[in-house]
Amino acid sequence: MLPNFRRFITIYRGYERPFWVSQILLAIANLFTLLIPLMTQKLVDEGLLGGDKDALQQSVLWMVLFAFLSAIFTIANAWYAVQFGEHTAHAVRMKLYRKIQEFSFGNLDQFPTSDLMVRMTSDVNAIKAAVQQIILSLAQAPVMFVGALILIYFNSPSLMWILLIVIPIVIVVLAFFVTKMGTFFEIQQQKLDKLNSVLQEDLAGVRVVKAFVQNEYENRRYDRANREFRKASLHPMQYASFLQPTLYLIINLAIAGVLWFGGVSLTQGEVTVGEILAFTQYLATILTPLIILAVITPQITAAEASAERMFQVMDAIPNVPNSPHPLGLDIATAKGGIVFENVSFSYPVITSKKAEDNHQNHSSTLVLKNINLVIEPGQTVAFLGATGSGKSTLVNLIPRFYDVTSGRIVIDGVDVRNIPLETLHELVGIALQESILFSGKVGENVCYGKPEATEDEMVAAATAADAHGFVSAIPEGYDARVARRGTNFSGGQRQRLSIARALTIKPKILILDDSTSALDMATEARVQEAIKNMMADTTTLFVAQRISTVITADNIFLLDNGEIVAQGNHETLLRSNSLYQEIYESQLGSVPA
Ligand SMILES: Nc1ncnc2c1ncn2[C@@H]1O[C@H](COP(=O)(O)OP(=O)(O)OP(=O)(O)O)[C@@H](O)[C@H]1O
Repeated sequence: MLPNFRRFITIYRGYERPFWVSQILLAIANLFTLLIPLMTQKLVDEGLLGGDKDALQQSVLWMVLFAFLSAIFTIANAWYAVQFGEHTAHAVRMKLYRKIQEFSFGNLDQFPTSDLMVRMTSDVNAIKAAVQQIILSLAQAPVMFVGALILIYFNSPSLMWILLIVIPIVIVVLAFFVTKMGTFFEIQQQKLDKLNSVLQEDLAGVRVVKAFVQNEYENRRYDRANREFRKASLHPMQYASFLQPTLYLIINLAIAGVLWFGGVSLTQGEVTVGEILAFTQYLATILTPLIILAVITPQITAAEASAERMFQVMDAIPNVPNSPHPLGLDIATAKGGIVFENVSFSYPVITSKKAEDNHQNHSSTLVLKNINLVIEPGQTVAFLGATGSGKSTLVNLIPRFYDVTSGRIVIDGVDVRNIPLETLHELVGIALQESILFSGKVGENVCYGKPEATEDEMVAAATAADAHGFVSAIPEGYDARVARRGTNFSGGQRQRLSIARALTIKPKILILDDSTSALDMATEARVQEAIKNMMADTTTLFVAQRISTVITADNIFLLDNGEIVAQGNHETLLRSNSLYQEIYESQLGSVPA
């Protein structure tokens, strides 16, 4: 039962000691609570009815003492509950975050950003709340229940039969409500996820929404999700609003029953007034933990669902695992030669239930088909082709953002799957198609891959990427602040800073994935020339749609629909390939004779 729940409660390392201490504190607090009705009995029978002043005083003093002790131990337990909850939430967040950092691009396709955000926030909160509740009340139910039964058995045995009627009724009522509410809470959690997903997506794309004047559409979309969440939240709360009054009605009826039958027994001298009063208190004592259990059970059910979603992330197997038998490739002596041998690739297709069960398989649509190519060390090559032809996919296979579906990619004679991932990522520097910067300083962004880079190295990289000029023009220079996602820089500036970031690590293989598309042709030519001068030994791969980007490359691979349909330098292709001529004409006018 509740397998995920049992797993997450152990996530907080060193949980055992605080867990047991908290439950012992709770048990002690409850034992003191149980002793109070005993004093009530003594107070009434010996003090009030028997006229024993000492008994009266003593029982009142004991009652006050027990009440204080119970409060102190309950507070200590609550302190542990808060600690336990927060430590668990912290540990869960850290584990999830670390796991996400290990994710390959394939894993990230599987769990979209909004999905991960919801799992890291609302699911973690559901788990935290449940953990706190458990610490606050786990030991309470058995201690109160068993303790009160024992005390009743010894003090008011003649009234015990009333319990045998009341307890089954209460259990049936509770079971009905708990089953109903558990289901409703699960639905509520799912609707909350949906609401958060809509919100996250809207906020991330708020500029597009404004640009396309789709505020009304987005309002309606959010309103729909919001309504569904409201409806889903109303159900369990409506049931909950019935639960407590129903239980209190049963308790009050039971107390009336106790007073009635107790009164009859009293007249026959079978019980005392104190016993009757103590019994009514025990009745409430036995039923209170059951009510608490009823309240926390749906919470635990919700937390179980959240924990399952959390473990789907934690248990996700990296799509590109490190080789168990890595082969040494010395970065210092690596040359950067790349060979593709019969490489085919299709993106993993994620089934509709993908995020739920982490199941995925490969589609039959090949994005790359039987690619064979050789890139010599130190060469500058370019991949040219229409949008969607597979250029980015092809270069993404080199640093193993995805693994090939068949065939192999070899760097300096070693299959990339046998190179430790860390070494591979030191070997290959990439400026991605989407230039994302982090909030912080410009310099921190340029040195992101090599924080220990000297100022000279940083400036050299920025100069080669043609970024030094505009960075120096800012009064704060490399200390200037970068807003989140680099929104305070232009698209071209962001691209140049991303290129500088890739250059700083001085990779043996440099991949620029459409990274100069926002630059004018003169700047692009300058950047290419500077990179060539700075990184003469580096194998450089350009992905491009513009002929101007590839003109100076040693070799150009022309891609069409996932296949390499031609290769050669600019002059050769312009002379011999009709597709290249077509692209040339569409961009630069008629082909020179
Ligand atoms: N993460 C992904 N999951 C599934 N399919 C993808 C993914 N990324 C790309 N594709 C598909 O793979 C094909 C090739 O895409 P790719 O991005 O490699 O093309 P490209 O030539 O680089 O295009 P562009 O010049 O527009 O960037 C396209 O049909 C695209 O829809």
